[in-house]
Amino acid sequence: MTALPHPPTASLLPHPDDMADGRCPQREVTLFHDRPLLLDCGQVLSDVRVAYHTYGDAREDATLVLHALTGTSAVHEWWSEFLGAGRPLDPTQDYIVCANVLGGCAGTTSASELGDTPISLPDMARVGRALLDHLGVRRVRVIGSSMGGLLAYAWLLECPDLVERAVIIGAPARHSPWAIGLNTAARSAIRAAPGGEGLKVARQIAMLSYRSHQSYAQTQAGQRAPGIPAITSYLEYQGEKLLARFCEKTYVTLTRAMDAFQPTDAELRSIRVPVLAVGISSDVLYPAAEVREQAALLPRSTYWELDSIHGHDAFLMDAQALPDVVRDFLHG
Ligand SMILES: CC(=O)SCCNC(=O)CCNC(=O)[C@H](O)C(C)(C)COP(=O)(O)OP(=O)(O)OC[C@H]1O[C@@H](n2cnc3c(N)ncnc32)[C@H](O)[C@@H]1OP(=O)(O)O
Ligand SMILES: N[C@@H](CCO)C(=O)O
Repeated sequence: MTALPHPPTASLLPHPDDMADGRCPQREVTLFHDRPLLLDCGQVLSDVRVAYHTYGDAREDATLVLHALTGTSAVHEWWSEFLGAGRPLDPTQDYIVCANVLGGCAGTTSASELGDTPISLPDMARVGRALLDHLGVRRVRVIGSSMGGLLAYAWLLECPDLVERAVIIGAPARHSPWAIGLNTAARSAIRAAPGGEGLKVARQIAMLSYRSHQSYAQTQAGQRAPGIPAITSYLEYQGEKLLARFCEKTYVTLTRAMDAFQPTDAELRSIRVPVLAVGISSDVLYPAAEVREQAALLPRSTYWELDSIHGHDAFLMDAQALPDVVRDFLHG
């Protein structure tokens, strides 16, 4: 079921802080005020706050960006190679929307506010749909990477009437035992050491899956200080960095939602729109072969592989020709 919110509680009037490059500052709207959102778990949720960014002039067709697990709606902060004039996300030509996910910790109704209510990736898509309705968007091109790629599959299944094509980068259609296992270990760490230490360990586990043997051999060989391997201090630092900007409840809620998303082959075969699936040659979290094989179930999918030693995070740190490939697919 898709519940559409009427009326939203925020205004679409031009904002005094709109920036010259087409970027708007983060905005918030409260949706599902009159009609609550029916969650997959069977509970209903009213007054869902959604924090989002837009780039470019508002119009009825848009490109929707779906962020990764610890990403945010501030695309300009983490994907500058993809955003800008002449790039795949071009605010001079296109209306670009990115919302912080339900259950996140960047402004949208958070995991802490949800309490023990479990949420699903389709629930997140329904919230996103309500935001698009609020913004007056009727058709979208969807682009998602990592968790955002899994969420793109949820959009394709949940909102086939809205999505005209999709780009899915570094993501399978469903979590493997390996991916669920990594998340299980991360959640176990959080449960064993609540209050911050567990989240740091969770990030360390995740950072090992986001890069590769070769990547760390190149970037973290040797010692940081006498007796301290570089990789040890790197992982400790990454744990501290995540603790400073993220929330353990969100980590648990979002990883559970990712693990629970298990569309069947039949559902994947029902997806009718063109999809570009991008695998990353050295990705140990979501191996390229898995990305390719699952995307091949879609009747109109194209596969492209990013050849990088840097593993899963290559979409953020070693994109090479990927922006051109994505631009050609989205707008070609
Ligand atoms: C699609 C999405 O939504 S993704 C969302 C985007 N995600 C984010 O912005 C947050 C997540 N960030 C990341 O995943 C990473 O920062 C990336 C992939 C964006 C960039 O990776 P990298 O360029 O390798 O930088 P990374 O953050 O891994 O490491 C560099 C940092 O580690 C430090 N560092 C490097 N080696 C060591 C070491 N051996 N010991 C201690 N610190 C170290 C550097 O000084 C640097 O510190 P700084 O962040 O304070 O400047
Ligand atoms: N490194 C990114 C991708 C993880 O899938 C993040 O932290 O969100």
